[in-house]
Amino acid sequence: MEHQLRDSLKIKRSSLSKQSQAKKSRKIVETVISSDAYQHAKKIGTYYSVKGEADPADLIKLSQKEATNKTFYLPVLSSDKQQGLLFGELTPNTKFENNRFSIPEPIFEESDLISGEQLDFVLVPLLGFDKNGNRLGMGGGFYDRCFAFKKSTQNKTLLMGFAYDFQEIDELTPENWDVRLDLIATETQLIDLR
Ligand SMILES: Nc1nc2c(c(=O)[nH]1)N(C=O)[C@@H](CNc1ccc(C(=O)N[C@@H](CCC(=O)O)C(=O)O)cc1)CN2
Ligand SMILES: Nc1ncnc2c1ncn2[C@@H]1O[C@H](COP(=O)(O)OP(=O)(O)OP(=O)(O)O)[C@@H](O)[C@H]1O
Repeated sequence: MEHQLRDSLKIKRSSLSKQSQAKKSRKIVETVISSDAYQHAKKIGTYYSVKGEADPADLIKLSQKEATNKTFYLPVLSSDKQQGLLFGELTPNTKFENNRFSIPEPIFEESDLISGEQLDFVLVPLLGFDKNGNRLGMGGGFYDRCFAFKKSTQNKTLLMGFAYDFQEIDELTPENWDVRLDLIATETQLIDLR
């Protein structure tokens, strides 16, 4: 069931033209910028878009122009499976290397990476989402592991799904390890579940 849903969402996502991907992504970025959660955030996790994923890259361009005191971080697969992901700071000098899923990630010593808890705000890639903030991801459980602390502690890290409208699906049945999104940005809506 979930397997079929994942496959059909992957096909939809990757069959977008480059043009409509760029146009939609720009609108989603505008939604993100309009949110107070983003405005107040200093340390921001984002991701390197692949395979037709909605692309948050313009957010960095727009923010850097305004010389705001925001710092952006990209995910790096942790060598510790339980931890899932760590984050490395994005600077003009950052070098990249493809990880085992062929997603470019910044090259860092693991000791220079930070954990998800240290971020204020994170844009989360996804295949599908529902109105309750449940997320269908790539199936690696990376974000669930990295942000599992949100289930037990009061932490200010906010998770925002960055998604195309067509990725909204009927209610997903969450598993007990799933970490819910606090917010979702699409081309036409800002969903706030806090
Ligand atoms: N751009 C981006 N970066 C990201 C994620 C993401 O979804 N998008 N992740 C979100 O978690 C993490 C990587 N997770 C991933 C999990 C599975 C696959 C994947 O392609 N799986 C293959 C089959 C599995 C395999 O090769 O072992 C597939 O689905 O075909 C890719 C990324 C961290 N970085
Ligand atoms: N906190 C956790 N501790 C241990 N295992 C976990 C945890 N969270 C998720 N997992 C494991 O990860 C696997 C994948 O989970 P799931 O299908 O929810 O991933 P996903 O959210 O779609 O993936 P991703 O975050 O990588 O996009 C599950 O089989 C689950 O057992």
